[in-house]
Amino acid sequence: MKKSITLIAGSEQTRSALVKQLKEYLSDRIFINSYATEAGIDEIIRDDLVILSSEAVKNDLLELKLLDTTCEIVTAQRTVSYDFIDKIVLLSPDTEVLLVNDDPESTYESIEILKRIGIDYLKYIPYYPGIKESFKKVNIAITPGEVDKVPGFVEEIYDIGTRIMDFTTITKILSRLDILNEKAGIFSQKYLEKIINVAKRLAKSRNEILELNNHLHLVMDGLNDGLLVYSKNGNVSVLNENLKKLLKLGYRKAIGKSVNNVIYNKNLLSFLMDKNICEGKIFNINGVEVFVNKLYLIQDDSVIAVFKGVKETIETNEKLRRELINKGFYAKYTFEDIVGESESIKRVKAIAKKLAISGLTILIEGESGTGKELFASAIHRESKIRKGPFLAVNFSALPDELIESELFGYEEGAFTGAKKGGKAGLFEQADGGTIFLDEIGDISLKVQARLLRVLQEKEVMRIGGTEIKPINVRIIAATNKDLVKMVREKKFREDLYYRLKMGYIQLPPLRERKMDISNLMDYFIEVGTTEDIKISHDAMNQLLKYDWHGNVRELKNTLTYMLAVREGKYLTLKDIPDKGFFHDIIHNENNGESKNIDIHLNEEQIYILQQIDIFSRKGQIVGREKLSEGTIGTKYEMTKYQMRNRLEQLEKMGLIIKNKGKHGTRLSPKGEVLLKGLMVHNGV
Ligand SMILES: Nc1ncnc2c1ncn2[C@@H]1O[C@H](COP(=O)(O)OP(=O)(O)OP(=O)(O)O)[C@@H](O)[C@H]1O
Repeated sequence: MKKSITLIAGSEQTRSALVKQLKEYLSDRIFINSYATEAGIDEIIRDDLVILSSEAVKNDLLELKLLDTTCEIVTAQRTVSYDFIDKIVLLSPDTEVLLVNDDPESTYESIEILKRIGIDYLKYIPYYPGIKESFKKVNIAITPGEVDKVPGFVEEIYDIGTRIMDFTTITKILSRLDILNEKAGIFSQKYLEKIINVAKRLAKSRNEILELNNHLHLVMDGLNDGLLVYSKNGNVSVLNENLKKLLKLGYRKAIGKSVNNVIYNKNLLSFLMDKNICEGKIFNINGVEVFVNKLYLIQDDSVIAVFKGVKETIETNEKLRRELINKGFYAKYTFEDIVGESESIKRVKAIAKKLAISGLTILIEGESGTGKELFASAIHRESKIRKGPFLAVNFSALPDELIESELFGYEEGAFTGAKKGGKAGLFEQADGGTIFLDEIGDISLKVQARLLRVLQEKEVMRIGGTEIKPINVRIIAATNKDLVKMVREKKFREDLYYRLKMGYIQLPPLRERKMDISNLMDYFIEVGTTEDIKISHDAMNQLLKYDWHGNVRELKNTLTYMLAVREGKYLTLKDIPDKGFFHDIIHNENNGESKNIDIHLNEEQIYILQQIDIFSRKGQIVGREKLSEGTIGTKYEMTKYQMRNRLEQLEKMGLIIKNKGKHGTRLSPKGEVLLKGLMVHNGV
């Protein structure tokens, strides 16, 4: 026999939605009657099964005595329809929305349902016709099919459709009609289908969003400008690649962080966070001058900061830097790269920083390897002309004629071999920057005179030229020689000495600040290897015993050696090089003989000294015959008579001791010191 059921809803809209839902699960064998109370009911409702859309409808019917309570009655539990759920799940967390329904109960119930099914991250504001309480006027509304009740100020309406009967209600109905078993399969399949469809739609929208996002990023990264978007409390939501480069953020995450975690420039920070500043400004960010503009997005209370032309500026800067690096015109080190916690180095650093800003000409004195070049570079980087070039010239490496032409340049035809069109000297090239004159004690009196002119007049004239060019170059000079002694001996011009020594820095030798050794070792390990290498106590104690006459450079060389020969992750005693490696041992053996032997040898003389050294070490007797034989086939080939002359010269210089007979010729202590020094300097 055909069964019959009756469904009663409050409104016509709900009635039709629930009938539609029932028809999905019930076959034609079941006849469905339906009513809406708003249209009025004039007969007592009785049927095989009566379904009421809500408790409110039930109460109405009972009050009007229109319900036969002896029949089977199911009062529906309602939920939101999955068909519309994806519309709202993409709203961002904390979005304020008006939840609009026809009366207070159904409004609060809808909010509860949405929260229960997981959409609990929105800020719901209840709204229904005739609401008495005050409510916030936001421009988004969600309504379960009550679009006509949404107030006029709302701009975006999400209609999630009339609430339908939930899973348990449908099961109850099927069971009361005795068709649950028969319909269970199709029922769960339909439910699943709906959920899968929602998931599919969500995945599609997610993909679309991701695509859009990628596209947006491409556009943002392709811009010439740097872009930063942040909320009024400083939370970053967009920071494009250009800006990342400018801020040197590397792989650090910026999105979601606070602005002050990505921008350290205090002026820029206060510019960004101060609502009262509207006009754009120029900032110097990591050495790059950039114009920054702000735009307020009133809609979502956030700010867009545009860093104008960043990409182009960074590219030009990088190109310039590359060119400078290629030419060696770039100051590599800053004060941060100068390691040392000893009082003496800290004091020198503090003075150097002050002198850096002063713009004065500076003379740096210090033994070889104490970091004179390092300081010169750091001073330049700290100075007001840090953006200008930094040129380092080492006089000890250049012959006198070359020094002149390199420093001051020359005009075409100034001398044989002079380039066509002439050449700008280093002073001209360093214009607007710093020139570092290393080993200033090595320049001839002639070059000293020319240099003095540059210092006094602040202008240069090329060799063979007539035109005088004004130049604006800061000079930092360095020496490991005793310039005062040289002035006394008339080897260095007194006027030049005082011109150079406007600012003065004396670098302490490493043996006077041994507490820095450990920090320096750690630093060199850190920059020298990516591995986690430690140094044993014994080894460190041993290293602290040395006098380090080659200073930091010698320490660095020693560490490089130890890293090369080490076996594990520990540098140990056995990794420390043999005595011969160290400068100080030579000094000790030499009984404190002059710390700098001022002798210049040619290649041939050095070769002879080396040969004598090699033979003596093997315990062989060295004479002029043996030495001349040894030169056969080398570029120093010479007869024994020629060799005798050379040996006589070396003897006069006090570098060898010539003995007759079984002792033969050997190096003097001075010769040994000189040779070892040369070998250490050449990295042998
Ligand atoms: N305090 C320091 N911290 C880190 N590295 C240092 C320090 N001092 C010196 N060095 C390193 O030691 C080496 C020698 O330094 P630098 O060339 O500046 O010495 P120098 O006094 O100019 O030597 P020379 O007189 O022989 O030219 C460099 O590799 C430098 O980087």
